[in-house]
Amino acid sequence: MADSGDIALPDTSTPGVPRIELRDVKKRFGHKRVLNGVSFKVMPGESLVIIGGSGTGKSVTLKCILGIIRCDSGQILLDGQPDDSSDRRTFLKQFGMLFQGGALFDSLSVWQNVAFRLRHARRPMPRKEARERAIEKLRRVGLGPETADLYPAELSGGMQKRVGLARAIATDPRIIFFDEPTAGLDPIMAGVINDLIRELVTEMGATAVTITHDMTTVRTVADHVAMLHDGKVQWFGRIEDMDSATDPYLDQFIHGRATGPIAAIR
Ligand SMILES: Nc1ncnc2c1ncn2[C@@H]1O[C@H](COP(=O)(O)OP(=O)(O)OP(=O)(O)O)[C@@H](O)[C@H]1O
Repeated sequence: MADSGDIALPDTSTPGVPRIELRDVKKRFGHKRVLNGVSFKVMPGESLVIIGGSGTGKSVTLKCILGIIRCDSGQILLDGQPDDSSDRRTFLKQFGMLFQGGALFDSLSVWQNVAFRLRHARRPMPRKEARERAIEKLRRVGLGPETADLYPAELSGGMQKRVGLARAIATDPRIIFFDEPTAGLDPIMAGVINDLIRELVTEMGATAVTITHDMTTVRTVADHVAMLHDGKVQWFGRIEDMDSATDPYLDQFIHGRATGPIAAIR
């Protein structure tokens, strides 16, 4: 990875120090209080899945971690360091992201999408090498080299998602964010993508944070689960403890019940 200029930084994690830690993070928009003291930790190599109803602040939480939104109070620590320093840039260079809906560039071919960060680094990777890297990553997500020169419009939704995954792992990131990775996919393709995410995270030893409504994603991808409700982490625990947990909010959510402590708007 030394060839891809400023993308290629060594893993800065320290064993025993959370890669990501939120401490009492609060965020409001006008009068609307969205995060009201969110705290959790993600340890190196762990996969956290954040669940919660629509509008509970899952995306806002992710955007606060990424620095796209500034929280009003509380602390976000990256590798144990406050996120207000140049350390955030170092941290962010180690991350890859699968965006909701793929978010591919329509005017670029598949390989150019996958290699985008490699080609747009401060010291861009040479075109031939970047294309080879893209084809290798496409192969890893189950797409043959013949897809490299196609355009996103020529792909099915499931293939677009795979290309998005290949792009997310193109720089061999140490931290990966998945935003609603199965949204819009049929259940079989969703299962394929969930399995692929789990495999990639495990084989790369990456730290992962996933936002989803899809309980199959939760069960396939999570080591730990954080459920947001009313601006806070309502439940946090290991995936193997989720089904036996007694929290009524969690119980209602994971079983998709219309009745329970979470008010359903009809
Ligand atoms: N930039 C913004 N300005 C004003 N309000 C915002 C902004 N971003 C998010 N919100 C509000 O914050 C709340 C939480 O939004 P967020 O997108 O984090 O929810 P979510 O849990 O990801 O929901 P969903 O599952 O539906 O995607 C919503 O009420 C939303 O309208």
